[in-house]
Amino acid sequence: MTETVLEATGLGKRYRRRWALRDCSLAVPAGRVVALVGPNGAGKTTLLHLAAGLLAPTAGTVRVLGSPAGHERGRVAFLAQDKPLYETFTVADMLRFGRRMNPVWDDGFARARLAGLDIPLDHRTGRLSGGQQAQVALTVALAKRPDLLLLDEPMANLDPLARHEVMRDLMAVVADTGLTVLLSSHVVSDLENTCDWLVVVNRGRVQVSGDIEDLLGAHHLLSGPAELAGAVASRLAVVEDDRTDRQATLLVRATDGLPALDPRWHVRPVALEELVLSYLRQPESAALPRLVMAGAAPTDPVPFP
Ligand SMILES: Nc1ncnc2c1ncn2[C@@H]1O[C@H](COP(=O)(O)OP(=O)(O)OP(=O)(O)O)[C@@H](O)[C@H]1O
Repeated sequence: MTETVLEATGLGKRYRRRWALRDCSLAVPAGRVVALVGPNGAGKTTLLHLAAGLLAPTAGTVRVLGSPAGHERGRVAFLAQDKPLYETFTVADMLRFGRRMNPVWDDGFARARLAGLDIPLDHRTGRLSGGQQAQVALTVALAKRPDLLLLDEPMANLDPLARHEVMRDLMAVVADTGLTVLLSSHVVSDLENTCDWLVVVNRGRVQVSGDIEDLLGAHHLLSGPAELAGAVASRLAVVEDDRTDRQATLLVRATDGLPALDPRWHVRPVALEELVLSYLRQPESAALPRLVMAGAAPTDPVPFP
């Protein structure tokens, strides 16, 4: 049985008259590493805060580990965008603080991890490099031994090498423990080889949610004569249609496999970044599996075709 770790149904959050997140329905299975991507102001942080139980929904529900967010039976660790380190604390102080604040705390793990990263315990966190600060904050979050780890742009301000190291270390922990990770980022290429589930948020709406391999398998880029485009659009879901007078480039979604097409079409697979960018450029397009929540009717205004 696949346990659902995070389940949102019609979830929305409004600040005054403006919706930061609206009509969000998704379900993330356990053990996944979820890439939460979207442009600035899309609603990523809002979704993470709702999942962490730090914000109350204006509409709908969000359940985490089987209970309403904030009341879950398992453990959730949330690492905020501005790293929650006290700059005057030494690294050792941060560990002591973590031990005192958390009913479950794996001090041996934290110390071993920091030693492996050559991060001295007696240094003030404010004096560490951005990469080291990110690693300390991640260590504190992981030492809580969470079932779900929520990371809001953990790699912001890190150089490419440090980003790679943080992701590699995170993946090692995931492989060891099987925890579920939901991490937001602007940099899709950082997530390409590490995440296996994609959630795209755009203008407060969830546009895409699904297994990355399935999504890449279901999408294709077709290029060919513009006069053939209409026939394709009548048979397949066209996510993006980029046309000149003579040439058309279509990103199509064919969940049940690509049907036989006119041989003048050139077909190639799509890369993750291309897929994300296409959806972001086309806010009206969506790829959301039909969600069937426990005890509820199927809810999804925009199912897979
Ligand atoms: N406390 C708040 N009060 C009013 N509006 C807010 C508040 N927090 C967020 N918003 C608004 O909600 C929308 C979504 O913001 P959110 O921070 O969730 O986006 P984001 O995708 O995390 O953006 P970024 O990538 O820039 O961090 C934005 O329009 C933002 O201005």
